[in-house]
Amino acid sequence: MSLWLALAIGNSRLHWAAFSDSRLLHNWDSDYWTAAAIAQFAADPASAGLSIASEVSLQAPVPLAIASVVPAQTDLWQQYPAQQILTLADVPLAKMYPTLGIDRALTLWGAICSLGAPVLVIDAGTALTFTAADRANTLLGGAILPGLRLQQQALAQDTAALPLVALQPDLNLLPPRWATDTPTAIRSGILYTLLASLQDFACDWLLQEPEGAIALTGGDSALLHQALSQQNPALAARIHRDPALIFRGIPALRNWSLI
Ligand SMILES: Nc1ncnc2c1ncn2[C@@H]1O[C@H](COP(=O)(O)OP(=O)(O)OP(=O)(O)O)[C@@H](O)[C@H]1O
Ligand SMILES: CC(C)(CO)[C@@H](O)C(=O)NCCC(=O)O
Ligand SMILES: [K+]
Repeated sequence: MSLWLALAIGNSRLHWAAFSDSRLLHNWDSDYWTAAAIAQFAADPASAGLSIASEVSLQAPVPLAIASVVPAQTDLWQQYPAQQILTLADVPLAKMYPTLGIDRALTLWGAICSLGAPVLVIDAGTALTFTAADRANTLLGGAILPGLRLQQQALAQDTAALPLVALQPDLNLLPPRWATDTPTAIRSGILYTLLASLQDFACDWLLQEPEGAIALTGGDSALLHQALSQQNPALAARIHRDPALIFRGIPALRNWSLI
C-alpha cells in the first residue's frame, strides 16, 4: 500500500490526512513544525511518530500535497523534497477570484465531491468563512469574519477589563443570554452572535437554493454544531459536519497524479 499525505496549513495550526491511493485513511491536527522537524521527517518519516506508521510502509520522503494560507509556512515546507503546493489553478471551480484562500476553494470542492452541488460550506476556523457554489460548480462567493477564538482574544487583548474566557465550560449547555457576570457576558455575546450569523447565512442560502446542501468544518465545528442543535435542531440536522472536508476532493483535483 503506497501512502501519501495531504497537509492543510491554517492560521492556527496544521491539518493532516493520510491517503492510500485515493482513499482517505485518517486525518488529524498538529501544531506548526520547525524546519528541523521537517528535515528529519523527509529523511526518516517513521521518526515523526505518525499514528499511521505501523499500518503501512513509509518510503522516505513521503509524498506530500500542501495547501497553505500562510506564506511563511509555505516557504518553510517548500524545503520538503517531495511536496506539491496546491493552487487555485488545480481546483475545478469556475469564477474563483485571485485572492480566494486555497483552503476555501478546496473545502468547497471537497463538499461538492462528498455532498454534490449546490453547496454552502461553513468553515469555523481561525477565521469563520461562508463559501458557496451553484449546481454548475461556479463559486457564488461568501463572507469572512473572526472565528470564535479570535473574538475571545480580540476582546482580551484590546480592552483593559475583559479576561480571556473559556468559551463553553459545558458543551451541552448554552450560556444564559442575559448574563450577569463578565465571563458569561463574553460567552453569551460571542456564541449567540456566531449562531445568529450562521443561521442568517444558512437561511439566506436555503432561500436561494432550497435543496442546497450545507457543510460545516473547522476547529470549532463540533462546538458550534452542538450549540446549534440546542437552538435550532431542524437546521442543525440539515448541516453535515465533516472535519476532513478540505481533504475530500484532493484525489479528484485537476491534473492530479498522486504527486
Ligand atoms: N489546539 C488548538 N489550536 C488552535 N485552535 C484550536 C485548537 N483546538 C481547538 N481550536 C479551535 O479551533 C479554531 C481554529 O480552527 P482551525 O484549527 O480549523 O483553524 P485554522 O485552520 O488553523 O485556521 P484558518 O483555516 O482559518 O486559517 C479556534 O477558533 C479554536 O477555538
Ligand atoms: C479567510 C482565511 C483566513 C480562512 O482560512 C483564508 O481563506 C484566506 O486567507 N483567504 C484569503 C481571502 C479570501 O478568501 O477572500
Ligand atoms: K493578515
